[in-house]
Amino acid sequence: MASHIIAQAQAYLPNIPLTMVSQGAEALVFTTTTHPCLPVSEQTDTTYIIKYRPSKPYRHPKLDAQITKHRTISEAKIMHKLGQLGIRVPRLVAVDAPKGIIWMHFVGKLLANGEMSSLKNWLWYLERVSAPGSATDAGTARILTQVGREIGRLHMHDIVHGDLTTSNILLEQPHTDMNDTDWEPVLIDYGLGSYSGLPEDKAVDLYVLERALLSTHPVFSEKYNAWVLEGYALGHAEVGGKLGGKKCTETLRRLDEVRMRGRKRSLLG
Ligand SMILES: Nc1ncnc2c1ncn2[C@@H]1O[C@H](COP(=O)(O)OP(=O)(O)OP(=O)(O)O)[C@@H](O)[C@H]1O
Repeated sequence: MASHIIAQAQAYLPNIPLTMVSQGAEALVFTTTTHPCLPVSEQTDTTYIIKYRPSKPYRHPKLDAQITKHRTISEAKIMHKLGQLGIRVPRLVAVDAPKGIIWMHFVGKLLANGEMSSLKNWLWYLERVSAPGSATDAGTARILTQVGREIGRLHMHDIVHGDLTTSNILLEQPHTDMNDTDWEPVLIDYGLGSYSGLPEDKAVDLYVLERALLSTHPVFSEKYNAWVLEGYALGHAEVGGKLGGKKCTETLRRLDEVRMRGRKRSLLG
Protein backbone atom coordinates (compact mmCIF):
# COMPACT_ATOMS: atom_id res chain seq x y z
CA MET A 1 0.00 0.00 0.00
CA ALA A 2 1.44 3.34 -1.02
CA SER A 3 2.71 5.35 1.92
CA HIS A 4 0.76 8.41 0.75
CA ILE A 5 -2.50 6.56 1.51
CA ILE A 6 -1.36 5.85 5.05
CA ALA A 7 -0.25 9.48 5.31
CA GLN A 8 -3.74 10.55 4.17
CA ALA A 9 -5.34 8.41 6.88
CA GLN A 10 -3.00 9.91 9.47
CA ALA A 11 -3.79 13.42 8.22
CA TYR A 12 -7.52 12.72 8.71
CA LEU A 13 -6.76 11.43 12.22
CA PRO A 14 -4.27 13.90 13.69
CA ASN A 15 -2.71 12.94 17.03
CA ILE A 16 -4.23 9.46 16.88
CA PRO A 17 -1.55 6.75 17.04
CA LEU A 18 -2.35 4.18 14.35
CA THR A 19 -1.08 0.63 13.94
CA MET A 20 -1.97 -0.99 10.65
CA VAL A 21 -3.46 -4.49 10.91
CA SER A 22 -4.74 -5.07 7.40
CA GLN A 23 -4.81 -3.63 3.93
CA GLY A 24 -7.57 -5.08 1.80
CA ALA A 25 -8.87 -4.20 -1.63
CA GLU A 26 -11.35 -1.75 -0.16
CA ALA A 27 -9.93 -0.47 3.07
CA LEU A 28 -7.02 -0.02 5.43
CA VAL A 29 -7.64 -1.24 8.95
CA PHE A 30 -5.78 0.18 11.96
CA THR A 31 -5.90 -0.31 15.69
CA THR A 32 -5.65 2.51 18.20
CA THR A 33 -6.30 2.94 21.90
CA THR A 34 -7.58 6.49 21.49
CA HIS A 35 -11.33 7.05 21.70
CA PRO A 36 -12.30 9.82 19.25
CA CYS A 37 -14.75 11.61 21.58
CA LEU A 38 -13.30 11.23 25.07
CA PRO A 39 -11.02 13.81 26.69
CA VAL A 40 -7.45 12.72 27.44
CA SER A 41 -8.24 12.26 31.13
CA GLU A 42 -10.94 9.67 30.30
CA GLN A 43 -9.01 7.60 27.77
CA THR A 44 -8.47 3.95 28.73
CA ASP A 45 -6.39 1.19 27.20
CA THR A 46 -9.38 -0.21 25.27
CA THR A 47 -8.46 -1.12 21.70
CA TYR A 48 -10.47 0.26 18.79
CA ILE A 49 -10.46 -0.52 15.10
CA ILE A 50 -10.37 2.25 12.52
CA LYS A 51 -11.46 1.19 9.04
CA TYR A 52 -10.48 3.69 6.38
CA ARG A 53 -11.63 3.55 2.76
CA PRO A 54 -9.12 5.54 0.73
CA SER A 55 -10.15 7.35 -2.42
CA LYS A 56 -9.52 5.53 -5.71
CA PRO A 57 -7.45 7.61 -8.10
CA TYR A 58 -8.99 5.93 -11.19
CA ARG A 59 -12.50 7.17 -10.30
CA HIS A 60 -13.80 10.63 -11.09
CA PRO A 61 -13.24 12.61 -7.85
CA LYS A 62 -16.92 13.55 -7.43
CA LEU A 63 -18.15 10.02 -8.05
CA ASP A 64 -15.37 8.66 -5.84
CA ALA A 65 -16.43 10.90 -2.94
CA GLN A 66 -20.04 9.75 -3.35
CA ILE A 67 -19.13 6.07 -3.46
CA THR A 68 -16.86 6.32 -0.40
CA LYS A 69 -19.51 8.14 1.58
CA HIS A 70 -22.27 5.79 0.49
CA ARG A 71 -20.32 2.58 1.28
CA THR A 72 -19.17 3.88 4.65
CA ILE A 73 -22.69 4.91 5.67
CA SER A 74 -24.15 1.66 4.39
CA GLU A 75 -21.64 -0.46 6.35
CA ALA A 76 -22.14 1.55 9.54
CA LYS A 77 -25.95 1.45 9.21
CA ILE A 78 -26.01 -2.31 8.82
CA MET A 79 -23.72 -2.74 11.82
CA HIS A 80 -25.89 -0.44 13.88
CA LYS A 81 -29.07 -2.26 12.83
CA LEU A 82 -27.59 -5.65 13.66
CA GLY A 83 -26.46 -4.41 17.04
CA GLN A 84 -30.01 -3.25 17.73
CA LEU A 85 -31.34 -6.66 16.72
CA GLY A 86 -29.04 -8.31 19.27
CA ILE A 87 -26.78 -9.89 16.65
CA ARG A 88 -23.10 -9.92 17.59
CA VAL A 89 -21.20 -7.24 15.67
CA PRO A 90 -18.31 -4.97 16.67
CA ARG A 91 -19.79 -2.05 18.63
CA LEU A 92 -19.74 1.18 16.60
CA VAL A 93 -17.87 4.13 18.09
CA ALA A 94 -17.95 6.85 15.43
CA VAL A 95 -18.37 7.37 11.70
CA ASP A 96 -16.90 10.05 9.44
CA ALA A 97 -18.58 9.11 6.15
CA PRO A 98 -17.12 11.83 3.86
CA LYS A 99 -13.63 10.73 4.90
CA GLY A 100 -14.52 7.03 4.66
CA ILE A 101 -13.77 6.29 8.31
CA ILE A 102 -15.53 3.93 10.73
CA TRP A 103 -14.39 3.47 14.34
CA MET A 104 -15.51 0.37 16.15
CA HIS A 105 -14.56 -1.80 19.08
CA PHE A 106 -11.84 -4.39 18.59
CA VAL A 107 -13.12 -7.97 18.64
CA GLY A 108 -11.20 -11.14 19.39
CA LYS A 109 -7.83 -11.87 20.90
CA LEU A 110 -4.62 -13.71 20.15
CA LEU A 111 -4.68 -17.50 20.05
CA ALA A 112 -1.98 -19.47 21.87
CA ASN A 113 0.10 -19.48 18.64
CA GLY A 114 0.01 -15.67 18.42
CA GLU A 115 -2.50 -15.52 15.53
CA MET A 116 -5.69 -13.45 15.68
CA SER A 117 -8.78 -15.44 16.64
CA SER A 118 -10.51 -15.50 13.26
CA LEU A 119 -12.49 -18.67 12.55
CA LYS A 120 -9.88 -19.54 9.90
CA ASN A 121 -6.91 -19.24 12.29
CA TRP A 122 -8.73 -21.00 15.08
CA LEU A 123 -9.69 -24.00 12.92
CA TRP A 124 -6.14 -24.15 11.58
CA TYR A 125 -4.87 -24.09 15.13
CA LEU A 126 -7.16 -27.00 16.11
CA GLU A 127 -6.24 -28.97 12.99
CA ARG A 128 -2.48 -28.49 13.20
CA VAL A 129 -1.41 -27.60 16.72
CA SER A 130 -4.05 -28.66 19.23
CA ALA A 131 -4.71 -32.15 20.63
CA PRO A 132 -5.63 -34.73 17.94
CA GLY A 133 -9.39 -34.92 17.47
CA SER A 134 -10.11 -31.41 18.72
CA ALA A 135 -11.04 -30.18 15.23
CA THR A 136 -14.06 -32.46 15.27
CA ASP A 137 -14.98 -32.52 18.94
CA ALA A 138 -18.11 -31.17 20.61
CA GLY A 139 -16.51 -27.77 21.28
CA THR A 140 -15.83 -27.22 17.57
CA ALA A 141 -19.34 -28.42 16.72
CA ARG A 142 -20.76 -25.90 19.18
CA ILE A 143 -18.88 -22.97 17.69
CA LEU A 144 -19.65 -23.80 14.07
CA THR A 145 -23.29 -24.30 15.01
CA GLN A 146 -23.17 -20.85 16.63
CA VAL A 147 -21.70 -19.43 13.40
CA GLY A 148 -24.61 -20.88 11.44
CA ARG A 149 -27.06 -19.62 14.03
CA GLU A 150 -25.75 -16.06 13.69
CA ILE A 151 -26.03 -16.26 9.89
CA GLY A 152 -29.56 -17.65 10.23
CA ARG A 153 -30.56 -14.78 12.48
CA LEU A 154 -29.02 -12.27 10.05
CA HIS A 155 -30.92 -13.79 7.14
CA MET A 156 -34.18 -13.95 9.06
CA HIS A 157 -33.91 -10.17 9.30
CA ASP A 158 -33.38 -10.04 5.53
CA ILE A 159 -29.79 -8.87 5.79
CA VAL A 160 -27.13 -10.60 3.70
CA HIS A 161 -23.45 -10.31 4.50
CA GLY A 162 -22.01 -10.39 0.97
CA ASP A 163 -18.52 -11.66 1.86
CA LEU A 164 -18.83 -14.52 4.33
CA THR A 165 -15.29 -15.84 4.52
CA THR A 166 -13.66 -17.52 7.50
CA SER A 167 -11.50 -14.38 7.99
CA ASN A 168 -14.63 -12.29 8.36
CA ILE A 169 -15.78 -14.35 11.33
CA LEU A 170 -13.91 -13.46 14.50
CA LEU A 171 -14.13 -15.38 17.75
CA GLU A 172 -14.35 -13.50 21.00
CA GLN A 173 -14.58 -14.31 24.67
CA PRO A 174 -17.01 -11.72 26.01
CA HIS A 175 -16.86 -13.02 29.59
CA THR A 176 -13.65 -13.10 31.58
CA ASP A 177 -14.46 -16.53 33.03
CA MET A 178 -14.61 -18.23 29.59
CA ASN A 179 -11.97 -20.91 29.09
CA ASP A 180 -9.66 -21.37 26.09
CA THR A 181 -12.07 -23.54 24.15
CA ASP A 182 -15.09 -21.34 24.72
CA TRP A 183 -15.72 -18.70 22.07
CA GLU A 184 -18.56 -16.70 20.56
CA PRO A 185 -18.49 -15.87 16.83
CA VAL A 186 -18.84 -12.29 15.60
CA LEU A 187 -19.42 -11.57 11.91
CA ILE A 188 -17.45 -8.54 10.72
CA ASP A 189 -16.97 -6.56 7.48
CA TYR A 190 -20.36 -5.40 6.22
CA GLY A 191 -18.80 -3.47 3.32
CA LEU A 192 -20.73 -5.65 0.85
CA GLY A 193 -23.74 -6.17 3.12
CA SER A 194 -27.25 -5.41 1.90
CA TYR A 195 -30.94 -5.84 2.61
CA SER A 196 -32.49 -8.70 0.70
CA GLY A 197 -35.29 -11.16 1.30
CA LEU A 198 -34.34 -13.27 -1.71
CA PRO A 199 -33.43 -16.92 -1.03
CA GLU A 200 -30.91 -16.61 -3.89
CA ASP A 201 -28.89 -13.88 -2.13
CA LYS A 202 -28.97 -15.77 1.16
CA ALA A 203 -27.98 -19.02 -0.54
CA VAL A 204 -25.01 -17.27 -2.16
CA ASP A 205 -23.90 -16.10 1.32
CA LEU A 206 -23.96 -19.73 2.50
CA TYR A 207 -22.22 -20.92 -0.65
CA VAL A 208 -19.39 -18.40 -0.25
CA LEU A 209 -18.79 -19.65 3.30
CA GLU A 210 -19.03 -23.27 2.18
CA ARG A 211 -16.36 -22.63 -0.49
CA ALA A 212 -14.17 -20.76 1.99
CA LEU A 213 -14.35 -23.69 4.42
CA LEU A 214 -13.57 -26.14 1.63
CA SER A 215 -10.55 -24.23 0.41
CA THR A 216 -9.04 -23.44 3.81
CA HIS A 217 -10.03 -26.60 5.74
CA PRO A 218 -10.45 -29.33 3.08
CA VAL A 219 -10.13 -32.32 5.44
CA PHE A 220 -12.99 -31.40 7.76
CA SER A 221 -15.02 -28.99 5.62
CA GLU A 222 -17.94 -31.38 5.16
CA LYS A 223 -18.39 -31.72 8.91
CA TYR A 224 -17.89 -28.00 9.47
CA ASN A 225 -20.50 -27.13 6.85
CA ALA A 226 -23.00 -29.61 8.24
CA TRP A 227 -22.67 -27.96 11.68
CA VAL A 228 -23.04 -24.49 10.14
CA LEU A 229 -26.26 -25.56 8.43
CA GLU A 230 -27.60 -27.11 11.65
CA GLY A 231 -27.07 -23.78 13.35
CA TYR A 232 -28.56 -21.94 10.38
CA ALA A 233 -31.86 -23.77 10.91
CA LEU A 234 -31.73 -23.01 14.64
CA GLY A 235 -31.22 -19.29 13.97
CA HIS A 236 -34.28 -19.25 11.71
CA ALA A 237 -36.45 -21.09 14.20
CA GLU A 238 -35.31 -18.81 16.98
CA VAL A 239 -36.25 -15.60 15.19
CA GLY A 240 -39.15 -16.74 13.02
CA GLY A 241 -40.65 -19.92 14.51
CA LYS A 242 -42.60 -21.87 11.85
CA LEU A 243 -42.17 -19.14 9.23
CA GLY A 244 -38.45 -19.27 9.95
CA GLY A 245 -38.43 -22.99 9.20
CA LYS A 246 -40.14 -22.34 5.86
CA LYS A 247 -37.70 -19.61 4.92
CA CYS A 248 -34.76 -21.78 5.90
CA THR A 249 -36.02 -24.62 3.69
CA GLU A 250 -36.41 -22.22 0.74
CA THR A 251 -32.86 -20.94 1.12
CA LEU A 252 -31.38 -24.43 1.51
CA ARG A 253 -33.24 -25.57 -1.61
CA ARG A 254 -31.77 -22.59 -3.43
CA LEU A 255 -28.34 -23.45 -2.03
CA ASP A 256 -28.55 -26.79 -3.88
CA GLU A 257 -29.15 -24.89 -7.11
CA VAL A 258 -26.29 -22.47 -6.44
CA ARG A 259 -23.99 -25.44 -5.76
CA MET A 260 -25.07 -27.05 -9.02
CA ARG A 261 -24.36 -23.84 -10.95
CA GLY A 262 -21.00 -23.62 -9.23
CA ARG A 263 -20.14 -27.18 -10.24
CA LYS A 264 -21.19 -26.57 -13.86
CA ARG A 265 -19.09 -23.42 -13.98
CA SER A 266 -16.02 -25.23 -12.68
CA LEU A 267 -16.55 -28.09 -15.16
CA LEU A 268 -16.72 -25.60 -18.02
CA GLY A 269 -13.61 -23.90 -16.64
N1 LIG B 1 -13.75 -5.03 14.78
C1 LIG B 1 -12.62 -5.69 14.49
N2 LIG B 1 -11.91 -6.27 15.49
C2 LIG B 1 -10.75 -6.93 15.24
N3 LIG B 1 -10.19 -7.02 14.02
C3 LIG B 1 -10.84 -6.45 12.99
C4 LIG B 1 -12.09 -5.77 13.16
N4 LIG B 1 -12.48 -5.29 11.96
C5 LIG B 1 -11.55 -5.67 11.08
N5 LIG B 1 -10.56 -6.37 11.68
C6 LIG B 1 -9.36 -6.97 11.07
O1 LIG B 1 -9.09 -6.31 9.84
C7 LIG B 1 -9.24 -7.22 8.74
C8 LIG B 1 -9.87 -6.51 7.56
O2 LIG B 1 -11.11 -5.96 7.93
P1 LIG B 1 -12.33 -5.90 6.91
O3 LIG B 1 -12.57 -7.30 6.38
O4 LIG B 1 -13.46 -5.22 7.55
O5 LIG B 1 -11.70 -4.97 5.77
P2 LIG B 1 -11.67 -5.17 4.19
O6 LIG B 1 -10.84 -4.10 3.60
O7 LIG B 1 -13.05 -5.36 3.70
O8 LIG B 1 -10.84 -6.49 4.08
P3 LIG B 1 -10.82 -7.50 2.86
O9 LIG B 1 -10.72 -6.68 1.60
O10 LIG B 1 -9.56 -8.31 3.19
O11 LIG B 1 -12.13 -8.27 3.01
C9 LIG B 1 -10.08 -8.37 9.30
O12 LIG B 1 -9.85 -9.58 8.63
C10 LIG B 1 -9.62 -8.41 10.75
O13 LIG B 1 -8.40 -9.11 10.86
